[in-house]
Amino acid sequence: MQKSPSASALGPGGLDLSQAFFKPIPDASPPSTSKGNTKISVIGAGNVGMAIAQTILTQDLVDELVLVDAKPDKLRGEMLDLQHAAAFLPRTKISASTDYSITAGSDLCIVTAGARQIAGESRLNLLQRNVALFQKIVPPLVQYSPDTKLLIVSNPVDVLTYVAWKLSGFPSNRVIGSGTNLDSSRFRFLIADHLDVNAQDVQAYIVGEHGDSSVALWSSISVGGVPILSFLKNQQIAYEKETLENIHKEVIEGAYEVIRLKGYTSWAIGYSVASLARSLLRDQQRIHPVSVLAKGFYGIDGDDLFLSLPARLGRGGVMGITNVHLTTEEMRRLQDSANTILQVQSELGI
Ligand SMILES: NC(=O)C1=CN([C@@H]2O[C@H](COP(=O)(O)OP(=O)(O)OC[C@H]3O[C@@H](n4cnc5c(N)ncnc54)[C@H](O)[C@@H]3O)[C@@H](O)[C@H]2O)C=CC1
Ligand SMILES: CC(=O)C(=O)O
Repeated sequence: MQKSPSASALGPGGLDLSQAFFKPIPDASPPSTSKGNTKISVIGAGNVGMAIAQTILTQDLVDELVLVDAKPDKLRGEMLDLQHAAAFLPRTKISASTDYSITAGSDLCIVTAGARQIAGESRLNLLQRNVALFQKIVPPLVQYSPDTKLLIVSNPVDVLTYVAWKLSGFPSNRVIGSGTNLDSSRFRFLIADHLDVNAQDVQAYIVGEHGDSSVALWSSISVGGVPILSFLKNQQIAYEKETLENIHKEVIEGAYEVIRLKGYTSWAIGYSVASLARSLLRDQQRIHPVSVLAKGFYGIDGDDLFLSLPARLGRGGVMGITNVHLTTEEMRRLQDSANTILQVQSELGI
């Protein structure tokens, strides 16, 4: 029987508000109806892969967690170390192998394998090394889990998400990059710190490239439901544009600083990706800024490219892109960010 739209989805005059709020994904495949055991495979058991694995375990997100890495001893060591925590964790089957057949039937494959930046190095510099790895990693994931969703974390994440999409042949709603979900968390932390409020009450998005050309959407920031820029204007509180730019600069510099201090970033990306896994596997329909096929949204036309936009995530993957109002300047910066990604992508020859 055809399901009628819920009353709450209908606005005045029978308008379907959900349709107005989100633009649909053109090539979306229907969500898997499987409600059985949930299985996540994490490819790459390094700093990032293990931070993600441990956050997923503590948050009780899956029945089965699989680790894959190219280094068998390191992999077995990490698996045993997590298994030895069984008495303190929700029951989860943890296994590991260098053989991709272990990933068969995964609901979600999270790819973190690959080279990482050294201090001062840009994410975009990692491209050629990590594309070569993806050519070995993506085909077996697709072979063993043809219905899975791919969640890419390795850098440069936007271009590698495009590479994974091309290599997989999946519809774009099932290929997602962790994108600026992490940058937005850094942004929310800094704004919360300035205002002395809880970061969870700050609604703020960074979009575009996960990297130096990212775009802060100042015009849509709200704290506890109060739109910040119009509040400052209404209260005639003067603020320097430079102050805002400095907060965004601090977001961009944040990763470089952590890498300079401890060699890599791990905890925040672990929580960021676990939040995405929850929305995807538990069908939360939450809105996250993640790397998606951007063609056709926000005036980005022409070539296929992935960059972060606020996207609604559920069991089917990307369910729609939010229609946030962008100022002319934000639109221009988003286009510049898209051009930065396209320039790097043009070197790929894929
Ligand atoms: N998107 C984001 O927000 C973030 C992305 N990253 C990126 O995540 C990636 C991983 O970073 P880390 O974990 O710190 O590096 P890491 O060096 O600690 O770990 C990388 C792992 O990949 C494994 N690996 C290499 N080739 C493989 C293959 N063919 N198959 C399976 N595993 C393979 C290595 O053995 C190693 O264990 C980097 O590209 C880094 O830039 C890191 C933080 C945030
Ligand atoms: C390394 C990286 O991409 C980050 O922490 O943002």
